[in-house]
Amino acid sequence: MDFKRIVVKIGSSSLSSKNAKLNFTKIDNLTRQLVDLKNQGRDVILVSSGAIAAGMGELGFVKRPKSIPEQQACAAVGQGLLIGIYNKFFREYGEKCAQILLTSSDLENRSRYLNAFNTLTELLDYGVVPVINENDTVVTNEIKVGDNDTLSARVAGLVEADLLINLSDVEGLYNISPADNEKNLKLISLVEKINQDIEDMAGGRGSSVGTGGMQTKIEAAKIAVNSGIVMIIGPAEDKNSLLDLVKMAEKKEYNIGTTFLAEKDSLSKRKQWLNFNLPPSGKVFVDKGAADALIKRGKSLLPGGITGVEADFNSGELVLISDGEQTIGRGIVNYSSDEIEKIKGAHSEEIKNILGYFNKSEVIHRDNMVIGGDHNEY
Ligand SMILES: Nc1ncnc2c1ncn2[C@@H]1O[C@H](COP(=O)(O)OP(=O)(O)O)[C@@H](O)[C@H]1O
Ligand SMILES: N[C@@H](CCC(=O)OP(=O)(O)O)C(=O)O
Repeated sequence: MDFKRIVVKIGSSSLSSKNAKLNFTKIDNLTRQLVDLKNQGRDVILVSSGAIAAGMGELGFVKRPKSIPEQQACAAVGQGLLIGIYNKFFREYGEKCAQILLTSSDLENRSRYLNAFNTLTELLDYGVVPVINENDTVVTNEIKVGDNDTLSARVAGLVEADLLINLSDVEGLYNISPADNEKNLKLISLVEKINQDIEDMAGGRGSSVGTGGMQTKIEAAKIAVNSGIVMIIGPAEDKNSLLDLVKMAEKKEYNIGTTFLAEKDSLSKRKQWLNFNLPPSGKVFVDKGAADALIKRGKSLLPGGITGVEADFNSGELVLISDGEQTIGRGIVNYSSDEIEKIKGAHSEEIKNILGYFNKSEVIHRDNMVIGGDHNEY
């Protein structure tokens, strides 16, 4: 069996009807297939959207409300409803499920991240299916993961899954957004490397309840493949699509949905956490020699190669590393922005003289650094 631990993400549009009421047939169908996968001896974890959509139906909204408190009120009403229905269907198929609500800060904080891992693996050991959603009622826009596509990819890394399946209201990734030109749509079956061409194909959401559209699914795919996880975007609609997608991926036939192959030299789990879960608090600028040492020789960043800093940050925070023209990586600093301003350009042996104390020779140790990859600004 190639895929022992599978994270399945399902979008709001695939769980609700056009009037934002939950669609029980779809939820029943999903639950049945998850239990079948479990009965094949696999661990399954569900990341389910749909709280806001379900709450909209309950509170009488036809369109997604604009204000955050209204969306949060919908999520609070809808999440209870949603987990109640999952519970009912899982029990009908002889299984148990558990609700886990996560925020971005749960995943940023190293000890909470590891704690979430412990809880999830304990649940899996007990044969319980974790049903995860973002804790929408307590997060504001600034601190939200924001979409369950990227949340599911971060969760897949967290639980050390080998397959992530993203079920949506489309067949997979098309060459262009379906909103642009319905006639010339071509399904992309296999993506071996996510390049700019692939990113350019993705457009925004297609339904009134979805978040992020194909763009956030491509973001999720980047996280997954760089964490050594295969990701498939596939249709939720067909009765057995989830089972068929797993079978297809194990046969390596790639004739349904879009499969993104895992990178061979994926990041270690600690580097996944650092790269995909920690937001940057500032920037350090390095000279050409340091940039080469980091990129070509995998060295740590010493104060001698640093030319400046941007923004205020403390030691232990994540910063972007820039060569002045572009961001070349990111890492956790051993010194604050004020301290780096004082020691930049100096030899490591001079740190004690300059600061009056010594912490580490490296400003960023290579074990706490990821070179390349995606670099959101802070
Ligand atoms: N290149 C593309 N291929 C497929 N779908 C695309 C593409 N670009 C944009 N989309 C839109 O993305 C939507 C799926 O994302 P979204 O609405 O967020 O759904 P979900 O609720 O499943 O997350 C599709 O309905 C489609 O309209
Ligand atoms: N957490 C939100 C879902 C956010 C989201 O990403 O939605 P979707 O694009 O439908 O997967 C909710 O439960 O309504």
